[in-house]
This record gives sequence, C-alpha cells and structure tokens, in this order.
Amino acid sequence: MTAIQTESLTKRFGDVVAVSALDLTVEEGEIFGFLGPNGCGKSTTINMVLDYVRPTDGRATVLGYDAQREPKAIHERIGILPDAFDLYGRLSGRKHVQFAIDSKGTNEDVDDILERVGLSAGDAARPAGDYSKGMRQRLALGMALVGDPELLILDEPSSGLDPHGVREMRQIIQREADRGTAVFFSSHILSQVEAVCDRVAIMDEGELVTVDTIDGLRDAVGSGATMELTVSATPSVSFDDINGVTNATIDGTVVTVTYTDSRAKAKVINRVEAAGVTVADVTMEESSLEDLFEVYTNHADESHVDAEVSS
Ligand SMILES: Nc1ncnc2c1ncn2[C@@H]1O[C@H](COP(=O)(O)OP(=O)(O)OP(=O)(O)O)[C@@H](O)[C@H]1O
Repeated sequence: MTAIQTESLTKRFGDVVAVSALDLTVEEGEIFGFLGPNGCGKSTTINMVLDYVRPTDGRATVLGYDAQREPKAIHERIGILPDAFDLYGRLSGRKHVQFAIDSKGTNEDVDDILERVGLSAGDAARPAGDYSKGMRQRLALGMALVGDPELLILDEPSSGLDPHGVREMRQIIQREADRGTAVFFSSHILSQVEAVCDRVAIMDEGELVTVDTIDGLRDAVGSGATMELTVSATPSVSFDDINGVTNATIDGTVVTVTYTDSRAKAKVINRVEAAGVTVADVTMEESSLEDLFEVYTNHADESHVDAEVSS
C-alpha cells in the first residue's frame, strides 16, 4: 500500500496557485524528502494531505484512505510534527507524552518514547516552557511517535536547530524509518535530506519539478562528479571518446575530469597510465544536493540551469 498518493492535487488562494496539479507517490516504509524554496507549496501540500486545507481540485490518499472523506482513519494511523506546534509551558515533557498516550488510548511506556527521541528523565521532568528549540522539537516528535504510526509527516523538523540538533533529528528519523515507518518530511536543510532520504521531490512555484533518488537526480542533471588526478608528468591524452566524461582539463600534473557515469573513472585512469604516466593521487568530489537544488529551482537565471545541465 502506498503511504501517500496525490492526484492532480491543486490549491489556489485567490490568484495564487499554491499547489498546481501535483501527482506524487510516497511508498510504504520509505524516507521521502519534500524540498523547495520558501513559498513553493510544501506546507499547503502537507495541509491538504492532512485535511487541514481543502484542495481546489484533485485528491489525496494516505495509507489508502481518502484525505477528505476519511481524515479520522488517517489521523489515527499517522504521526504529525506540524510546522508550528504549541506546548504547554508549565507542563513537563513527561506529562506531554503521557497526554498524547492518553489521547490516543494506547498503553505505551512514556520512558520508551522519551528514550527514542533522546530526552533524559531529568529533562522530561522539567516544564516544557524551559526547553530549548531542539528539546521542543524532540518532545513534539515524541508525541507524534505515540501510537506506533505507520507514517510520520514532519513539516520542517529541523528548522531552527543548530548542526548538532539537526544531526540528532536526522538520527531519530533514521531510527524510526528502520522500524518500518514511512517518513515524509519537508526541509530546507538539503544536506539533511541528502543524508537520510530514499527519494526526494523538488517543488518550485507550486509545481513538482522532479522526483528521484539523489543519485538519480545527479544523473538527470548531469552535473555528476569531479575526479582530480595528480600525475607524475603531463600526459598527452584526450578523454573525449570516453562515455560519461563531460569535461576534462590537463594543467601540468593535475588532470581534472568531470563525469556523469562512474564507469568513466577507471577508463580515465587507465588511459593516463597507458600514456606512461603514473597516477600519484586521486580525489573525487560528488556534486552535493545543494548544487542540484540550485539547478532545479534557480530560475532567476535560466542560463545557469542550461549551463549546469550541459556541463
Ligand atoms: N492561507 C493562505 N492564504 C493565502 N495564500 C496562502 C495561504 N497559505 C499559503 N499561501 C500562499 O501559497 C504559497 C505556498 O505557500 P506554502 O506555505 O505552502 O509554501 P512553503 O513551501 O511551505 O513555504 P515555506 O518553506 O516558506 O514554509 C505562497 O505563495 C503562500 O503565500
């Protein structure tokens, strides 16, 4: 069964098309990153999937249930970390989790939930009003985990967190996914998405620009990766005919090759060595998701996109 499926899902606010004919499928058990610049329609999509906002057109199903007709069945089976959430300042973290357990009518162990989100017994005893941003996020996520949801929907789970908090949140998400929970989360923190997601969707101005694995995005964009060889002497070679090589420069004893097919690497090294030159060192750098994101969403300068794609 699919975790989330949207068909032509559309939301207009007056003249603003917040989400335009979105077709998206999130599979059971996968970690799915939902990316895009501010105002591209991420929260509106999540709000339609959760039936907080009614679509102008199209439909969404969550775990096979219709988002508009069966929201109760959906909310019983999923965990949500909303973009903005309220905690009761005077209530302890422990009481918050207990409240979530009582509301859902489950008999889970509070300590187990606290441990899963890394809140110590000492912290859990303190009033939530005293919590740091990271502790607040972890507590809210803990409450979302109550009821052993099949799907977690997290709207910007790492917003406002420092790098340490971001890493912790990533580890928690990974652990929950390892338990078989599908995770759908929106984020601006691209490195986080890159490290944890099976697939990502990139939105721009309400439209879905692409859905793929990180590797798939790299291949599609063609920005690929760069390999730098330090060699014993300037080789007299050309790499033009090697499949997957998109650019190559030879500057004295440094050979720099950009490629989109990883099988090109060995062929390049073999060619240099066949020219009687020893390869002393090899370094490789993959294009980051940050670069890919730029390629997909930087429409301020369309020539930039073309240049990246064809480079
Ligand atoms: N209630 C609303 N009334 C009018 N316009 C809205 C409303 N909610 C969202 N919009 C508009 O819809 C578009 C998409 O907004 P949305 O909040 O979904 O983007 P987002 O990708 O979640 O942005 P961010 O990353 O900044 O949270 C924006 O142009 C926004 O101004």
